Amino acid sequence: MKTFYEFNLSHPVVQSISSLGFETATPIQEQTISIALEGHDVIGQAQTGTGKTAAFGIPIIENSEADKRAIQAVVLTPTRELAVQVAEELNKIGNNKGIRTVPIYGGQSIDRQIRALKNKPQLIVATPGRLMDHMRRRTVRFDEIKTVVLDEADEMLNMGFIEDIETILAEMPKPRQTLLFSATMPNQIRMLAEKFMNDPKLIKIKAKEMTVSNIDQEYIEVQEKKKFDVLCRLLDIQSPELAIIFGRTKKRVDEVSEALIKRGYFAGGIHGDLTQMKRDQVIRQFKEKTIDIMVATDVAARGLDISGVTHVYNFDIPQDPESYVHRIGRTGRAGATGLAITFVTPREIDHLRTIEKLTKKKIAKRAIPTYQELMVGQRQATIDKLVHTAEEEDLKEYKMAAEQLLEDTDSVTLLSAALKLLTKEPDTTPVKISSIEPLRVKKARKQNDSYNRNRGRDRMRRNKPRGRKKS
Ligand SMILES: Nc1ncnc2c1ncn2[C@@H]1O[C@H](COP(=O)(O)OP(=O)(O)OP(=O)(O)O)[C@@H](O)[C@H]1O
Ligand SMILES: [Mg+2]
Repeated sequence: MKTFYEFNLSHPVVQSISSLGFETATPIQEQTISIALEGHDVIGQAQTGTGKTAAFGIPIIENSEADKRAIQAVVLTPTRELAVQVAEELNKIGNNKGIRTVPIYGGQSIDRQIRALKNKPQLIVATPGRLMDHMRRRTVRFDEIKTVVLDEADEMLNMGFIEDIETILAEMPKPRQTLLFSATMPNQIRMLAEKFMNDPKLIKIKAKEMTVSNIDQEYIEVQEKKKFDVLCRLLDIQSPELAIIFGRTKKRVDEVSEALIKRGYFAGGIHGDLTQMKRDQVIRQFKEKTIDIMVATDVAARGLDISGVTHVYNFDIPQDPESYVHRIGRTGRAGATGLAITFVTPREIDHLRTIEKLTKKKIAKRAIPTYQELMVGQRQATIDKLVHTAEEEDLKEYKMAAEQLLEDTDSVTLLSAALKLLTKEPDTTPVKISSIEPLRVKKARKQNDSYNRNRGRDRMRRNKPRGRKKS
């Protein structure tokens, strides 16, 4: 493993990296950084959560000049949240060197962005639709651009951004460097690379499996109607620190998050039909742990890097196996451990097998937790709380009452009563979750048939079935 001192990076960049707490480079970083620094085009593929952002971020920052007040690299990302997150990380890496990054995305006031662009940042991170807007208004200039990065390239194609991306790439100066990253690499990407890249070096981090080994993967066979109660049971038994629950549709996400709130959980939903303000709010609350459950559609959580996500629950099995890889990859990041549990209705078992085939990893079957297991879990949670309170809290005001109680009743009986009162009975508040159809087995499709591939899939701000999307 290489430390960041071994790349011959300039001092301010090494310093920023070390204040981020990174010591050794991850495999994708180790291979990408030197090759990208030499100016080569790179196609980078590595598992989720293994540091692809810094893999392209470090070389573009190293290759940028702080005293040149012009955009020197553009990073394209599929969603607004990702644009914000990637810009934050680039700002951290570029901080000491004086390299500034501005995120450019739909849903935010364009005037504010125009002002930010007038300040001449060296880097921008943009969603394709909004960048096109700025190009039309001539509020962004590309003449000094040396590098273009496509992050989550496969998802941008899935979302129908292909024409935008081609337009943007065609506007970029030549020669330039193009870096393309994704955790999965469908054929369409190879076609894009062929058209727009210059002798790209393929850096594929060889892993036996597509998913990182620190994520435990399980599935539960459960009928559609029972999913929600099983979910609540799991949440009560496992009390995840931070959990993301994936639903198939926006409506589903709304219903599940509302139902969870009704039953007393701290949950929030995120999908592409919510306002940007609402989406930002839910992500902020989740990061601050004011809520510990985020319910999301596929695209809403693409690439999101939130530390401390311990559990991923697939309330609905994902439409395609690649989504599975991305969904469960929201946990087990940067070497942490995580648990991913997928609900599969009896008619969807074939889809699970397709996922196993792609990831080359067996997903273990778990039984629906019984009422007994639930109560054991609940009791244990109560005991933990009680012991914690006994150790940590000031109990002076209660001691007199306790001593009086002990005069008439023995301590074991009293404590048992306290445990009984404190143990949460399963909440059976009625909730409404509309049933959805099981996934149908898809007929074999052409590799590059991106339209069929994505029909019915949730997309951020997808307004028209085809063509340009706002972003
Ligand atoms: N060298 C490193 N040492 C320690 N932590 C790192 C290192 N590089 C990156 N990280 C951290 O690992 C986490 C995941 O990184 P990142 O979001 O770049 O992953 P990714 O490969 O882009 O994942 P995804 O495929 O889900 O988009 C981040 O929190 C990042 O700060
Ligand atoms: Mg990423």
